Amino acid sequence: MTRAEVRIKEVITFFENKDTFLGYRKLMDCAIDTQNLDVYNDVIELTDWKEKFPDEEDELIKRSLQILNRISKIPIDDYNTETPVISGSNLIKSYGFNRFKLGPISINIHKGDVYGLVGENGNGKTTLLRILAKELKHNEGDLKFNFDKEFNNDYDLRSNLVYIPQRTQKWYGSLKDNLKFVLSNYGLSPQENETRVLMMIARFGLWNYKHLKWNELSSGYKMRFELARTLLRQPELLLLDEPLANLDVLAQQVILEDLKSICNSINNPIALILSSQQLYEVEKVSDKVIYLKNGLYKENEDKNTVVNAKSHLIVEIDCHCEREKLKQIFADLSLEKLIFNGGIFIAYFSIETAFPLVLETLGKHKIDVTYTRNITQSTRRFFVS
Ligand SMILES: Nc1ncnc2c1ncn2[C@@H]1O[C@H](COP(=O)(O)OP(=O)(O)OP(=O)(O)O)[C@@H](O)[C@H]1O
Repeated sequence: MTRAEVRIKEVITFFENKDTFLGYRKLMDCAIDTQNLDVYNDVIELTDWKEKFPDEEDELIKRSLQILNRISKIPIDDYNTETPVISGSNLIKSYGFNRFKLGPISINIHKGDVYGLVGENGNGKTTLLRILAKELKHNEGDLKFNFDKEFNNDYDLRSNLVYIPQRTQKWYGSLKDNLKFVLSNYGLSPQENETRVLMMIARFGLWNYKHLKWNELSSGYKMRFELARTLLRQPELLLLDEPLANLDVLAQQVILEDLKSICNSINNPIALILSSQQLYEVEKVSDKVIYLKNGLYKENEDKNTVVNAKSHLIVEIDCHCEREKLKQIFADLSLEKLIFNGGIFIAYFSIETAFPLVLETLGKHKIDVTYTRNITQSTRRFFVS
């Protein structure tokens, strides 16, 4: 089975389980991979219908499956992501004597992968993003780009690489007109411009907002607009500085899932680096997490790799309980340290202790737990003062 076939099968499963909201977004990703304007028009028409008849779920599923069937007949080439799109070696940036210094940092970024850039405030996330975006010159080290589309100068580079800063600029006119303007330099026919723009509007859930102006959109929708605008340019590398900052929890999850899915395109993958304070959300979708501490890359591991030399089981526990009581119930589980951090306990057990046993112990003693999480492999463990 090809990757495209696997993905279509997955989308069918979403519809079969009536997970229509997710299924429809994934259907649009399959459609975008075809780069076929007739398929785009089918999706656009269906999106318009779906917004007019939001309660007709069964009919929507039926029509979606028809489009999927059509998509399944279009061959999709698999892109080889082996060569990194950016390689940085021993990058150093200093803001002057006795000031903040970033690096040395060595990093390889591949298309199709999502990189979460995390760290406490002022540890160099924005500095690193700006260096990779060539917005800021590094003092030492080597930075190589390996894009499919040739670039001869920094202006050309801007079409391969897009950096969205924390604060985006105000724009004038309607959302849709602004998106059409982006494509106006690409020599497309007016019809193709319209189709590509509407497809992106549909993909980012902006259908009912397309005629609105900048000041009529919430921060979350402004971010969706920025992403739509960016992806119309089909960049090879996307650098996002705190894209989740103004989004509510649900919107954060949806945007992250969407970004991951879009970057994972089969024939047109994008490398994505995003900085964020939303640790868990970012870790969930990231293929790699880059944790910066005092300007240094603290860990260079795959998120599935065993980290922290596996010296402890580290558990975060939010509960209504005295520290002494917790120490007492965990005494048999080789508890080595119990820290109270920001209203939450962080318990360090010997690595032999199994997480389910911790859960079982909390349950057995009827501890009123609001929330608990095994953070042994999460960068969250570095954020304990
Ligand atoms: N232009 C500059 N001149 C001097 N120092 C700077 C400059 N820009 C950033 N810094 C310093 O570099 C350090 C890292 O800043 P940076 O913005 O990269 O961190 P960050 O991890 O993105 O922080 P935050 O999470 O607060 O956005 C900070 O101490 C900051 O004060």
